[in-house]
Amino acid sequence: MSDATNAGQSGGETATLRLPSGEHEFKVVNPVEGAPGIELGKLLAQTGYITYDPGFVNTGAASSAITYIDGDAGILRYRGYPIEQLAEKSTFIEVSYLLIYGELPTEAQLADFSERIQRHTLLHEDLKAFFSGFPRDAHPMPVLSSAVSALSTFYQDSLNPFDEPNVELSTIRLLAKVPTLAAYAYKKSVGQPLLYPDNSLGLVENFLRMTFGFPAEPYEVDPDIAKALDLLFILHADHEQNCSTSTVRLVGSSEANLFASISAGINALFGPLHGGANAAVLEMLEGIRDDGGDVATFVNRVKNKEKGVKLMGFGHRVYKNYDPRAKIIKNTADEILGKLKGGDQLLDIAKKLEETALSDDYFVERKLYPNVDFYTGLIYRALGFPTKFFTVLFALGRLPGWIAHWREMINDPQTKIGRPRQIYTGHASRDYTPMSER
Ligand SMILES: CC(=O)SCCNC(=O)CCNC(=O)[C@H](O)C(C)(C)COP(=O)(O)OP(=O)(O)OC[C@H]1O[C@@H](n2cnc3c(N)ncnc32)[C@H](O)[C@@H]1OP(=O)(O)O
Ligand SMILES: O=C([O-])CC(=O)C(=O)O
Repeated sequence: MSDATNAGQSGGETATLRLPSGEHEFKVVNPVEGAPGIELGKLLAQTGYITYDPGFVNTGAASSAITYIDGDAGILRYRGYPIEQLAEKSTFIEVSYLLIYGELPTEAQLADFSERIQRHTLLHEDLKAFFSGFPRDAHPMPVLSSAVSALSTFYQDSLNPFDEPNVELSTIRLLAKVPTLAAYAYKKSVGQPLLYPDNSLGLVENFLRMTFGFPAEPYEVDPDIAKALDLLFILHADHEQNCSTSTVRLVGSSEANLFASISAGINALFGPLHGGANAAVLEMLEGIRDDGGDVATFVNRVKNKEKGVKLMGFGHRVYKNYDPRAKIIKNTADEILGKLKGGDQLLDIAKKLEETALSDDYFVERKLYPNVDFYTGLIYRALGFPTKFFTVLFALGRLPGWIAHWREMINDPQTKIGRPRQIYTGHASRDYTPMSER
């Protein structure tokens, strides 16, 4: 049994931890109200205690200055800037700069950053050949993670994580080439020819053209589509220690290079409990529509915990209030969908589902609200993307956050190789039994 007193007070007070081994004084340094703090974690480690925390619900694995979330109040800030202001006033490229370098860029810094990215959008021709090795119906997420992993075979100058100029170059290469790789994963899946990037275009416009355009044919970027996608990328750009970002940091903590770490992050994002939820939500909405649109019956199946039935796009490890990004997306969905194709039956089902859930004790008691994935699929679909591609779009948005975290991790003197402990539940020592006696 352990007990910590004064643990919630910030401001450098001391508190006492009572363990069977005795009383231990520690300094409370964590600014978050109610959290015992970094010093307590360190003290527990020193005293040899293993905290059993499956899913790392209460484990602070890093200290970070990138993104702040108050899950009870529904607050999200990148580098201190509220997500609502960034969504309204900024652009994805500017937010990428902010996350990676810590400050909003000046006009000259942004121009230089954009230009450096534009110069690196082309893929090595041999890397393009890589795409013909996959089956045509391959899911684009593993195609993307494999291609990103392959970048370290083309750029061997990226292998040393402490070589700062090359980390900077890898950063730019990733921001420039991942949209090209993503567009090619799409083109391959629909059996269409690959397009070279057009570097007179901005990052989002270039990606749209490489995805939906055809070689030697003019492609007019629809500004409404580009703006909608840019907004969604901003909203996905970072979310502190989520599963994929933690994966990037964990892989990077072994001093694996940036490309290898980001490739691992893409694989972590693939799962339906994380980034894959955006596709799962759309499949769920289509299922409800195809069954006659009966939202109440579906909600009952969720409440009865029918195997494999969850309200996808609902619930969050940190938000116990409305996800501020879902609020922004919901508020703009009508406008965006209206502009693109005039309403959507699935949007009506989604809104009805939300209304039903939020007035039901099951969801209220568990503080389950729509998360960022609940409304995004409807917009991606209206923009013309197939469901299988939705999580790739999430990866494009999350990329600057992953990079920012990897760089913060590699430069943090407190970083240690990620290596959790376990509570062993297997056999105690026993003697080997010869085959003839088994
Ligand atoms: C970008 C992102 O990654 S956002 C998340 C995207 N994922 C989804 O939308 C998938 C659906 N949601 C979920 O599976 C979960 O809410 C997660 C994975 C996001 C968070 O999981 P956790 O923090 O571990 O929550 P946990 O699973 O402990 O849920 C607490 C309770 O709410 C229930 N619950 C959580 N989410 C849901 C849901 N979407 N539908 C129905 N019940 C749910 C759980 O069954 C549990 O109930 P219980 O106390 O009766 O056992
Ligand atoms: O933070 C999380 O656990 C999930 C996530 O990535 C997000 O909500 O964007």
